Amino acid sequence: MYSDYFHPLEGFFVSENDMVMENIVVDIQTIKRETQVLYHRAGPRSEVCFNPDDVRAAIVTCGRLSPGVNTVVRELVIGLWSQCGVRDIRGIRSGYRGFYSSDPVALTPKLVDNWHRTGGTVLETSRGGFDLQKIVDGIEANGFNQVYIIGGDGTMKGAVKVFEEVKRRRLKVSIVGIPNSVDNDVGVIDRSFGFHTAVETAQSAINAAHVEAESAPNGVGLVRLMGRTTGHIALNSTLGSRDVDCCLIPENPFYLEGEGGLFEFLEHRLAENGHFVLVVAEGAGQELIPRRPEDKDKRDEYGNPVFLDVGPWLRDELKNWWKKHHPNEQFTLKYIDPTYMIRAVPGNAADNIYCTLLAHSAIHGVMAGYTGFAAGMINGVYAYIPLDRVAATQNFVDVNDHKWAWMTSVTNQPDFSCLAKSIKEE
Ligand SMILES: Nc1ncnc2c1ncn2[C@@H]1O[C@H](COP(=O)(O)OP(=O)(O)OP(=O)(O)O)[C@@H](O)[C@H]1O
Ligand SMILES: O=P(O)(O)OC[C@H]1O[C@](O)(CO)[C@@H](O)[C@@H]1O
Repeated sequence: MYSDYFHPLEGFFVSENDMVMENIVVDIQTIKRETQVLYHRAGPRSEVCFNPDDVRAAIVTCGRLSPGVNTVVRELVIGLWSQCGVRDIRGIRSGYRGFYSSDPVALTPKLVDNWHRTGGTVLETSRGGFDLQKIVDGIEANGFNQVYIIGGDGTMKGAVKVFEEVKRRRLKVSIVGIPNSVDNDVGVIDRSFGFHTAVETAQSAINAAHVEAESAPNGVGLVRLMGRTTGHIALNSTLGSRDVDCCLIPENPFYLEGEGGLFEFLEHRLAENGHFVLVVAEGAGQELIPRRPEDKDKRDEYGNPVFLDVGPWLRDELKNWWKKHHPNEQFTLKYIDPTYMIRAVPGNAADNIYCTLLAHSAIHGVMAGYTGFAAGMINGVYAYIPLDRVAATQNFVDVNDHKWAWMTSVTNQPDFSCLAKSIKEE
């Protein structure tokens, strides 16, 4: 128990760790080693900081959804309450703007008991609304001294700014991030929670595509999966399924026509097997889809690039190509886009365990007096990582590593290397 101890936050980091935190700057590998050190150092110190009677904790969910968000909130509440004896825990509604636009909700173990069974976020989330001064004013006005922030890379960037502002105002408030992204695109950490659930849920879409494709002469099943900048869901879903003939992701540019292209491979596979299952991540092929010049650098209201829908485009390209080259042969293409069905589900067992451990890891770090860190797993170790390091990096699929090689050996798909070569030469 964290009882009978004085208030911890004399500084922002406890002195012996200041040095360690300051030294973590070089590269991800260094971070990986150093953060493990940090974690182990935090262990023995975790009984010396917050007095539970002094804690007023806030929990907020920002950015897009991910399976398991509610589990993290539930476990934060139950962990703080049952393990640490904290009784003042508040939920912030609708993301960052909730710090200044609505009253916090009192959270108790009884209230959150069933939350892990629900997809989405009970606390609600919204994008935008990041008004730094108003947010920190809200933290101050409510007397929060522990703030748990759950969200993706944008959320973590916001958390860094909140942390800096809290520090500037010399407030004794711990800021901790728990990164999530269904796409698994948050850098440094081994994986984001919700990702395994997404991969598992995608299996039913791939199975359906396979059944439909197998049940028709020259049948094609096309599944579009999430992943704007990274293809982790598509890659892992392909590996998990084994029924996929080709997987297209943003990190591996592809082309349609000519030798070594997608159409040639499709033709070959249909002749060989009579059916073809294609998985495409939504960020793949963006450079191939016709786009008006004025739309080229278009950004949404949050500054993200606007993506064109690769699914219907690819469906039409495949159909038109077949019609042109095989006018008298049957062809059936079924297109499946399970996007929100994959994201809007509760975490599966593996993710729920992960969410629980992340929440507890965050609590232990905060109760021990750490701040400005994210809780995440690195090389299988639960670590405390400086927030700005997590916010500054992205996790892409490495097409030179064994997982990609394994996938291409399972599917035997083209490596589109002519294109890769010509891009390199440019
Ligand atoms: N650079 C930034 N600085 C401060 N706040 C930011 C920044 N980027 C995003 N935010 C804020 O963080 C919140 C969530 O960000 P965003 O909408 O980009 O989602 P996310 O957390 O990246 O999740 P996902 O990757 O699933 O979309 C928004 O309220 C946004 O205002
Ligand atoms: O339609 P929304 O809510 O903007 O979310 C779509 C995006 O969210 C993500 O799933 C990330 O959470 C992306 O893969 C996808 O592009």
